[in-house]
Amino acid sequence: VAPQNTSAPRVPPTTNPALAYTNRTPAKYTPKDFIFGKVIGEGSFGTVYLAKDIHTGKEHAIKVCDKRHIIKEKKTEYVTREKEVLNMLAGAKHSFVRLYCTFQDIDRLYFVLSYAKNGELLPYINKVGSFDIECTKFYSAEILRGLEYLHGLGIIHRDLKPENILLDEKMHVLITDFGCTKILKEPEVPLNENETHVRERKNSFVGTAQYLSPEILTDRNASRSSDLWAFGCIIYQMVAGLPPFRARNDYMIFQKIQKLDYEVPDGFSEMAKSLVEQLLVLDPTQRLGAQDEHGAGYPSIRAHPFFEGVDFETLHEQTPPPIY
Ligand SMILES: Nc1ncnc2c1ncn2[C@@H]1O[C@H](COP(=O)(O)OP(=O)(O)OP(=O)(O)O)[C@@H](O)[C@H]1O
Ligand SMILES: O=C(O)[C@@H]1CCC(=O)N(CCc2ccc(Cl)cc2)[C@H]1c1ccccc1Cl
Repeated sequence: VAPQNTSAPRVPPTTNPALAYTNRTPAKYTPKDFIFGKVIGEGSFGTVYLAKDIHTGKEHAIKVCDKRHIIKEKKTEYVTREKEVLNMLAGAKHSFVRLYCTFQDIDRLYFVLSYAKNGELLPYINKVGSFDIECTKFYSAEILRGLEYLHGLGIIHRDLKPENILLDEKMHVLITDFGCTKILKEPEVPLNENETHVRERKNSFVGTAQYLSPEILTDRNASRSSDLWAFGCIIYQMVAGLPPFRARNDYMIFQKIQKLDYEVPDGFSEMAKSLVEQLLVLDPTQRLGAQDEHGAGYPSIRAHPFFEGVDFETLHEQTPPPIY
């Protein structure tokens, strides 16, 4: 008998299909309510499986995290933060991976998520080399919609990058990976004029080198504007095919970021260049959108000529432009 593969969850014997799709979903789910399929991804704390809910027949991505590993890496807070933020996003009608339910067994935590059938945005950028202007406008606009919603709730993503922009079966954006987020506790007393965010204790490094804003690198203080920097990096990457700050190692990338050392290649759309240059600004308060009133979206970014003709309110009902 094959040794019980401890890494995979105990998969129940295939249930009698006649009993499936009963549409009587249980009050509290357990692994037995799913038929686990292929592995669709490996994260730092767990494995993501494609799984089918035997009651509804619905496909889900189930992120299975190993408790021992989380404890060893001292990342319990990261996991509980991810769950907290995913619950806060339950009301969003668009732009985010949804959390349907969670459960646990003695060794693992399970997150039942919406299945982003078309995976990550990054391979699409790499496959075509760079997006045409219609694709860049559409996908930038969908990401902006997500940031407006997230920032409206006082949540900073802090690790926005193409790998964390997933795509559903209709190729619409589903932002994911909320373990690095920071939830702003809006201060009771108004901050003094040179403070734009609640001071946070110096916690460990978060985020991926290439998309980190200078203020996270220097004083470790993230604000909504830190996500606007990453947004600028992603727009640049959609047009140029590579992120703006590139080097052999993280330290050299950090140097380039802090010196704003990046080039705009020939042929880069002038409109996109203008928008990227207004987002990749060292002073977080001077980035386009940083002065917009919190909780009311980013009118100054929506108004940029780059987004000319984009109807932001109906994006999720539009058919995404083909990527070729
Ligand atoms: N809801 C989902 N639908 C489809 N694929 C997913 C989904 N969630 C995650 N994945 C895939 O599984 C991979 C691992 O996801 P996970 O969030 O666990 O790890 P990660 O975010 O890459 O790692 P880390 O937690 O260190 O950021 C992702 O790279 C992604 O491609
Ligand atoms: O936050 C919650 O909703 C519950 C509360 C009850 C509970 O025990 N957990 C698990 C807490 C936890 C977190 C990390 C490790 Cl390594 C072990 C247990 C939480 C939990 C359960 C299932 C999936 C994720 C989480 Cl955070």
